[in-house]
This record gives sequence, C-alpha cells and structure tokens, in this order.
Amino acid sequence: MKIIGGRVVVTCPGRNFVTLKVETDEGIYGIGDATLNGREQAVVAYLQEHVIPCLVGRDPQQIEDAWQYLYRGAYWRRGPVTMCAIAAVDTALWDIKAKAAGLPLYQLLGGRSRDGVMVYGHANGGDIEETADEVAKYIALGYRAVRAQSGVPGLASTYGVARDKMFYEPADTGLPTENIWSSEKYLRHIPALFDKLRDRFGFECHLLHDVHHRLTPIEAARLGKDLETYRLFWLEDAVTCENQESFRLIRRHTTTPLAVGEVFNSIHDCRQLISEQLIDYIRTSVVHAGGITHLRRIAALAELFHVRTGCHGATDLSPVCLGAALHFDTWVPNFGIQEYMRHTEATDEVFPHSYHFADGYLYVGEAPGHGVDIDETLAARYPYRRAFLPVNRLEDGTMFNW
Ligand SMILES: O=C(O)C(=O)C[C@H](O)[C@H](O)CO
Ligand SMILES: [Mg+2]
Repeated sequence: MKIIGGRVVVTCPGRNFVTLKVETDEGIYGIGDATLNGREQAVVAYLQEHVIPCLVGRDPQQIEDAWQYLYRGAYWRRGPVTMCAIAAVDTALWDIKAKAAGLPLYQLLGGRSRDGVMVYGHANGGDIEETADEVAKYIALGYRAVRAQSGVPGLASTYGVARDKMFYEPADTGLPTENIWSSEKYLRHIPALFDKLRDRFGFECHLLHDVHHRLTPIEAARLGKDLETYRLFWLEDAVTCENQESFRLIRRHTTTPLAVGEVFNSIHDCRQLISEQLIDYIRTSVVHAGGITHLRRIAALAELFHVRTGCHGATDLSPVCLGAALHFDTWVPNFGIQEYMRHTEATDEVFPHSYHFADGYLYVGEAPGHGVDIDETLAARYPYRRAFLPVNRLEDGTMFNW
C-alpha cells in the first residue's frame, strides 16, 4: 500500500477544526485531528508545506518510521505546532492500519482492558448555587464524574464559566478578549464551592476542578490542603508547568490528587513529574502530544510510577481526536478518566462517529479504524473563522496566565 496524497480540511461548525485526510492507492483513507485552538492556520501551513509532500509514496503501514521521520527529520523538535501535525499523520495512519486489518483500532493496541471509558463533564455557573444546579444536571444525565467551575465574586468573568452551559467554548472571533484575575479572590471562594457540592450531592460522584495554570506553588499547596476534606478526584493545572520541580512543593503539602499536561506535547514535558511521582494523572492528548504512538509511550512511563491517564477532551479537540482517544482509553492499562465536553450537533454531523455515551461511560464502536469520519461536503459549508483564546490580566493591569 502507498500514500498517494494528503489533504487538510478546515471547517467551522461553531468552532474551527483542522483535519488531515491521508489517501492510499488501495482506496483506504485515514483521518487525524490537527486542531490547535487559536493557532489553527499555523498547523495547516506546517502540514501543507512541510509534512504532506514527505508522505506521498510512503507505505502507510510503517507508522513508527513515519513518526520518527517527521520528529527527527525536522531537526527542530517538539512544540505544539509540530506535534499537532505529527499527531494528525499518526492518527490517520493508525486509522488506515486498522481499516486495512478490518479491526477497531483498540485491537491493534492490545485489545480491551475495560468495557467502557469513564468520562467527566463540565458543570459551571456564575455562582455556587448555579454551579450546583449544573452539577445536578450532569448527575441526572448519568455522569459519575463532574468538573465544577464557578464565577468568583468581584471578578467579571472567570475561566470555565460558559455562556452556553453544555458547550463551553472559550475562543472568540475578533482580537483576544481580556479577562481580569485575582488569585486572592479565587482562593477565598473555591473551598465554599466544594463545601456546597459535597453537602448537596454527598461523596458518590467524583468531583474535579481546573485551576487553569493560575496559582503559585505555595498558593496551590494551600488550595490543595483546603480542599482535602472534599476528596476531589483531581485538582488540575494548579500552576504553569514550565518548571516541573514546582510540583514538589505542592506535593509536600497536600494529598489532593494532582493532574496536569493538557498543554504538554512531549514525554520530556512530564518525565520528571512522572518519575518523581509529583502528579497522579497525566492529561496529554492524542492531538497535542504527537498521536497515539507518542501518547502510549507517555502512558507506559506513567504506569511505572502509578500515574494514571486523564486525556484532555475539551470541545476544541475534534470528534476525530476523541474517537482515537477512546480506543487508546479502552486499551491503556493505567487508565484514569477521559474528559468529555459534548460537541454541538453541527459538529457531530460533520464528523459522523461510532462512539456513544451511556451511564457515565463512553463506548467505542466496533467499526474498523478509529470509527470517526468527516463529511467533506458538509464541512465546506462552514468556512474558517479566525478566533483567539482570551488573555488574562491581574487587577492592576499586569499580563498573567489565562
Ligand atoms: O478542558 C480543559 O481542562 C481545559 O482547560 C480547556 C482549555 O482551556 C481549552 O482546551 C483551550 O483550548
Ligand atoms: Mg484544563
């Protein structure tokens, strides 16, 4: 079998998605997600100009060789743009391999380790009461795990609090929206949120929370301590992670489980975090961490150190990424949880798929490949719209982390 071409499809059924389609001389094609929220066209250019020309004529079955060729062969290693592009190729090639074998992808990875994949949804509200009501809705839908985010008194807007509750989308068209942040106000507020949630819902449902990279290590340590009695499933992205050692300080002070890694794109971003057991869950995703080939290397390292997986799965990761992630999750021995923010109906129509949700779990289908396709005619009806993630400033105007 030979690759005869590759095409990048950009579509915006409510938000932008970048999809790579790799075609072979045997009529089998594979698709991979290449969406990098707010920087979509950088990956498109990288794929079209620097990657696709190198794929033509290659045997699509030699996935490892293609991965190494694109990673080592670029000389310039890692980074989100490069690794998203490699991920898209890798996912498409796994899709082709599984279709050629007539098997669902998880069978090629080693088969099933579980029946279904436990997922968590995103509940959020302007205040504690509204967030609690949203958590109730997720529990009523059958979710066993819910992430809870609430508006903070005194701050006009807060990360994770959506206009459209079920379909959170932080990217906006136009130039980046500016948010204002105060760690002090946030730290005073969040323990009260979880106090309310445990009081109302008890301890049966898993609760999660995302700090979104906004605290210093000592602040994060204090928050972890304050939340201990509420038994969170995890506290996510407590600090920015350029400095992996900063997690040592948090770890020393709290038993609240820690998750990090949605912005990581390589095993080198989390090697110390994992090998020193500074985290409990690694959040790397198929699309942002070099595809299934690289993600399973990260998972294998994590397994040695009792770290479990918790793949990023916000709405900016397309159904193609989610489909591939579910095959990975169905196989990976050290699975923890999968994030699942529902895509809109329009998105689901553009990307027909064979996975389904029931009783708090997502289930992969048995279709050969990763089970997600793209309807290109429909995709063409939704042209690309430039969009940016927000930026964040402290109350005195200082640029901060969003
Ligand atoms: O889903 C999460 O945990 C996020 O933090 C979502 C991110 O803000 C989002 O994917 C950015 O594009
Ligand atoms: Mg997050």
